[in-house]
Amino acid sequence: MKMRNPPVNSLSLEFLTELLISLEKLESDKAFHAIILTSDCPGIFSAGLDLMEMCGRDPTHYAEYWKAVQELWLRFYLSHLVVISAINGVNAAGGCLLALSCDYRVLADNPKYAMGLNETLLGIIAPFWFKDTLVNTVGHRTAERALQLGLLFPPAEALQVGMVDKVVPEDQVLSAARSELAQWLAIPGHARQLTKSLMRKPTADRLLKERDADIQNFVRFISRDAIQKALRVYLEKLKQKKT
Ligand SMILES: CCCCC/C=C\CCCC/C=C/C(=O)SCCNC(=O)CCNC(=O)[C@H](O)C(C)(C)COP(=O)(O)OP(=O)(O)OC[C@H]1O[C@@H](n2cnc3c(N)ncnc32)[C@H](O)[C@@H]1OP(=O)(O)O
Repeated sequence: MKMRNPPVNSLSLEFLTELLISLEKLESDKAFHAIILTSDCPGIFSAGLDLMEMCGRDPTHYAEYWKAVQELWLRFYLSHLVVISAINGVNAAGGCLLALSCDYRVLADNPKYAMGLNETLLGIIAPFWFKDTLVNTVGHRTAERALQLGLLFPPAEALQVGMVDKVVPEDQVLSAARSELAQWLAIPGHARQLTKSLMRKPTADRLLKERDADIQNFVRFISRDAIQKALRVYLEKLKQKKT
């Protein structure tokens, strides 16, 4: 699955919906057993959630958007398919969450390709299920520091803290993902799938039980004047970079 939403693969409502439909199609076709998730945007895996969806819109839109973000995470996190990410670019916040929801992560060795949950740098907060997904991957202490400081880890550090499983030269990222896949596909499917569910269901259940409350929290939080202002300032900084 090659993500293509130029220029930065931001996860707009439309793009989230496309990803969800593609995933559902693959999951319902018995011929498919695995996905390699990668990007078609040079140097960028994903810039995360689309800030334009969270800025200057009305509460109904925020609720619709957040429901789609929840849906995509639940679907990826609990997918019965083997999902491996071949991370071939910088990967921020919501994009990093997608990669963390995969079963295995290969990252291209380029110092520009940092990844992490950098929400605090924008003046916003990673929701509890983003946090839980990171804790499940790197452990509590590393996650606490990474989340508070909004750290984006370059490849060597991402590997060292366990945010990714392998770092390879840029031209080998897809072949490395394919080689890894062979090991996962050699395991009897039902045993692997049930084990994945055993490991992940408690984390997913937390959101499933509180989905509506989580949407309401998001809408309340993102609608605040101070948060809207912080997001506008951040977007402005991104644009000013060019001048
Ligand atoms: C108490 C209860 C709490 C409940 C929860 C509440 C809160 C909210 C949780 C929300 C969780 C949020 C998750 C997220 O994912 S937020 C997004 C975080 N993403 C980032 O910080 C990345 C921002 N982007 C960049 O750093 C760079 O763009 C880059 C990815 C490194 C690529 O750099 P470069 O190649 O130089 O491209 P440009 O910066 O020039 O960008 C090209 C155009 O794309 C626009 N852009 C970039 N990122 C985004 C984005 N995420 N959304 C929308 N648009 C984006 C950028 O402005 C440029 O636009 P222009 O061409 O019109 O100038």
